[in-house]
Amino acid sequence: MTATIIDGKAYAQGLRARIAAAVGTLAGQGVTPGLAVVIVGEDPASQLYVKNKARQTVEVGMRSFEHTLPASTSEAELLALVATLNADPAVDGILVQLPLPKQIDAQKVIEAIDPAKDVDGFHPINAGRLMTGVPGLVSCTPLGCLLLAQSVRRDLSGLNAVVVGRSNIVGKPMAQLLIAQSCTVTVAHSRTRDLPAVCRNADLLVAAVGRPEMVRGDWIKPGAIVIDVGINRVPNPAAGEGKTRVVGDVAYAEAVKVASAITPVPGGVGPMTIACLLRNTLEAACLRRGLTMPQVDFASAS
Ligand SMILES: Nc1nc2c(c(=O)[nH]1)N[C@@H](CN(C=O)c1ccc(C(=O)N[C@@H](CCC(=O)O)C(=O)O)cc1)CN2
Repeated sequence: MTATIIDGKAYAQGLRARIAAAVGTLAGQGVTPGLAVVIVGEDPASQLYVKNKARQTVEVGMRSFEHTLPASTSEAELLALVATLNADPAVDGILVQLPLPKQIDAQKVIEAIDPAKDVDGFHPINAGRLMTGVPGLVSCTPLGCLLLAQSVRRDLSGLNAVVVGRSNIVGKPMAQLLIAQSCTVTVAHSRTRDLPAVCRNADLLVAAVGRPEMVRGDWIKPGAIVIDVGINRVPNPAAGEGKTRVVGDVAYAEAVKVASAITPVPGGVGPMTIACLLRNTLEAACLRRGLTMPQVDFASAS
């Protein structure tokens, strides 16, 4: 078997086009959603993601507010900026790029963001809403993973889903989203006994461990849907000294021969993270103003 390659880049592009159309509808009502992105420090990967977020925000017709703070920024200074953004009526969504420098408690910052502007869906209020089935802002990466899985199989109900990774940002919300789709969900992690055997039980496998190519081809049930969240930079000596390449948490060349469908890295889940962020910003802009969210078709695969 050779798996269908789930093209996250194309899906995200289509989704952004539909978001842009919805933003156009809102503009007719005099509303332009605004997204504030805060970056602290000079991590090159974070700088790239923030640059892409700002560009794509403007491309869909929203306002982008970028705040670049030095790596020496104190927790109090960052919290003060968050308070200013909470109070700014032009800002509908606030995202503080992670990771943060070690002098700053990320959880404290997440909890300082107004839940109505928490377009990352990381605030405990939004996480709790997801857990209890109440509408709220949902973390972008898990939402993107769900949309990609549904692009190859609309109805996931009854599937055995295994999520490898238990982070607050991906693993836990992913599990909640899949429970809401009536999957039978197992959350596996570094202490899980016989992880390969657990993974082999998965009709739908989501790998979010942050370990390059940890999930091998023989861990995968023939015909499974595989969603790879990992973005790991590894040395690429073939391209020259000091060069790197990006690989996922799944050994792609092996897995593609066993799965029925798989997301590549790059070009799978990553682009969906930003598209879902824009979708959340649109939703936050509507909810804050008591407006009906313009219809955005999330099910179209492109
Ligand atoms: N506040 C947040 N911080 C971080 C999040 C997040 O959702 N909210 N997620 C990641 C980084 N991230 C978005 O912020 C992100 C990661 C990767 C991609 C992406 O498109 N990746 C490309 C590959 C890019 C590369 O070569 O490095 C792909 O997969 O095709 C987009 C967004 C951590 N921080």
